[in-house]
Amino acid sequence: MNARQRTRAWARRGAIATVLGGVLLSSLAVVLSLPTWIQFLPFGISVVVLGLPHGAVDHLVIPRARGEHPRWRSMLGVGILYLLVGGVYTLLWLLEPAVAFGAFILVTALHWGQGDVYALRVFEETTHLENGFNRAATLAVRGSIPMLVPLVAFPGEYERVATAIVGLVDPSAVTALEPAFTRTGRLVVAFGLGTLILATLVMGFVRTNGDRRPWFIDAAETIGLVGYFALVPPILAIGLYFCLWHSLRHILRTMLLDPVARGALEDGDSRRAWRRFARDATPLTLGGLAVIGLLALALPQAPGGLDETLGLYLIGIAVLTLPHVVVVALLDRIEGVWR
Ligand SMILES: CC1=C(/C=C/C(C)=C/C=C/C(C)=C/C=O)C(C)(C)CCC1
Ligand SMILES: [Fe+2]
Repeated sequence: MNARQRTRAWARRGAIATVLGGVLLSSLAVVLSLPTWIQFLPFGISVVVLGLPHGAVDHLVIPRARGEHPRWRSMLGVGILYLLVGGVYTLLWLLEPAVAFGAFILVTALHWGQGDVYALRVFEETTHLENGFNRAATLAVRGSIPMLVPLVAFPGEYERVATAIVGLVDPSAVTALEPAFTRTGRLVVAFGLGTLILATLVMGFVRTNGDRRPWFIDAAETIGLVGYFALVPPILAIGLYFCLWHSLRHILRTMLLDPVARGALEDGDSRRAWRRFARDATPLTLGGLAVIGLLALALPQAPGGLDETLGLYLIGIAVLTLPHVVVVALLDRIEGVWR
């Protein structure tokens, strides 16, 4: 197995672990009436494992994708990008939290869709995404599923978390989000998303070229994800997906870009590749934690309870994700994911 095939194997394991883990854990939680804090565990773990660390090598990936050694100049560039984009977005959170929340859902969808288009094209070597329109539709499908299926399936919980997030800044701003949680709102979302998914899969099938297997993988993942987010309560479902699906896939991508980690994968020594990643990601994972600490000080209210602590963490993730999306978009360009 070469390095790329190894990343594909890991990505597939992560996908299965996400769906099976979520379905098993949530069933077990009901059968054994486990306490609700269990649902917050994946997000808790994501602070140090997979989740936050997946973006903590952003300062290294662009030079590596260009076949260069990371130098101070490029790292400083990424630092300034984070400061500027993250800083402006923090201000938006403090001034217009409902708008910032809506933007967060949109950016998350864009970013998670962007990650899956890469995985499909590079790990799975799809032939049905050669066309730009198919790629854009697939991005929309893969990104919308984690953000919209929970809204349709678990509106109460979705609204509760949204309220906790926005309420950390301004409890009265929450009313702006209400239309999304009405019956009509959810019907429109369900119908729109269903149509988009069907049309995208059919368009993909028509474009398959020779081997149909990658298309079947795409379709199975898509349908699996819809079922997963429809059945598993959202905090657990999104937390697990964030770690074992999105972050894992991105980390595997960064391993392919790093000559040392890639060499280790090539030798079949995944453990060495993971050690190398952990070393690279540790300093700025701590940096990310510091950002969340500073954010806690900037908020008008200190978070109390699980929902509000998750809310603080999510605002932190939001602020760190926006510049991360820019880095990944640059990476996509360098690697020709959209060519
Ligand atoms: C947990 C949760 C929510 C939002 C999670 C989001 C938006 C996470 C984004 C994570 C990112 C961007 C990670 C970086 O890759 C909702 C939908 C508000 C309500 C249900 C519970
Ligand atoms: Fe990411």
